[in-house]
Amino acid sequence: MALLHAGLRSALSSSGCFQAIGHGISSPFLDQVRAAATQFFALPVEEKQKYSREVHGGREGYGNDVIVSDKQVLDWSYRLILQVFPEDQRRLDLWPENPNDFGEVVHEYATKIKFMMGLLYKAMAKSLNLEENSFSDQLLGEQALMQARFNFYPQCSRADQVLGVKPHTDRSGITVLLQDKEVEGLQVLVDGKWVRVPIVPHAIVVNLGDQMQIMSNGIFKSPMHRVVTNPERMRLSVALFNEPDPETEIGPVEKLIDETRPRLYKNVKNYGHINYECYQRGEVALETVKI
Ligand SMILES: O=C(O)CCC(=O)C(=O)O
Ligand SMILES: [Fe+2]
Repeated sequence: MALLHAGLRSALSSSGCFQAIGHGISSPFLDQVRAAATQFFALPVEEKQKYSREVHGGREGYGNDVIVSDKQVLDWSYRLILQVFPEDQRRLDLWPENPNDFGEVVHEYATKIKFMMGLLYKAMAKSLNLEENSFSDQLLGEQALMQARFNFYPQCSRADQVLGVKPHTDRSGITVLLQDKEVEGLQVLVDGKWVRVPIVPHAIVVNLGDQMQIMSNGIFKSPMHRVVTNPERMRLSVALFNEPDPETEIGPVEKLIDETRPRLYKNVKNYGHINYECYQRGEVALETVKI
């Protein structure tokens, strides 16, 4: 266990991400999740438009990038965004009915991943010699949010010039990402260089988000990452983002603040909103909550 915690701490303080194996979720089930997403994106446009963000308003649903400025460079991707937890906040009118097991599969997958996130938060706390609930109490409480983002990247003839997703950090506590089984695309910035995240069979990518960087007082890193496009093949990924409910205040855990490591961040509520406002103004959200 000590070795595991040391490894976790070192991965999260350097690259901010790792690939989890031995997570207990079977490969056939992961394939079912990919298949549900693939089948949805393969539907005719008119069918997908029924779930369109533009038709229904708000940030959930199907569509491309939200356009916030004329200077914005758009991502080469289609997305379906759904709030999965808390369950009573689901906008079921936006949940695809086709394939007909879509809702069931997503519910089961998100439930399993939520459990895994709980274990991860505990292991992360222990790796820093903290009480095991130091992160999960705030990040994974009853009303914690879990958003699912299904990403579909069509093939792109100008792959050398066009990105599937622009460089960004996730606003979450942690993000769990199921990659395409055959087509790579995700890259993480490590020491100023873009490093590709390889496809590891059965593995799930765990990416630290800004809110864990804040809570760990900067010890853990929320990595800058991007997605490149592919000239020949489309790519699919399924990301689950966990964050606290907007009313819960988060901030650096007291035990991680001392003379050698002064408090780096203010306490904040609703970081998701701060992050979105910053994105619209072209600012880096984490910078604005620094002390
Ligand atoms: O498609 C991927 O591999 C990553 C997507 C991503 O970074 C995101 O949705 O925030
Ligand atoms: Fe991301």
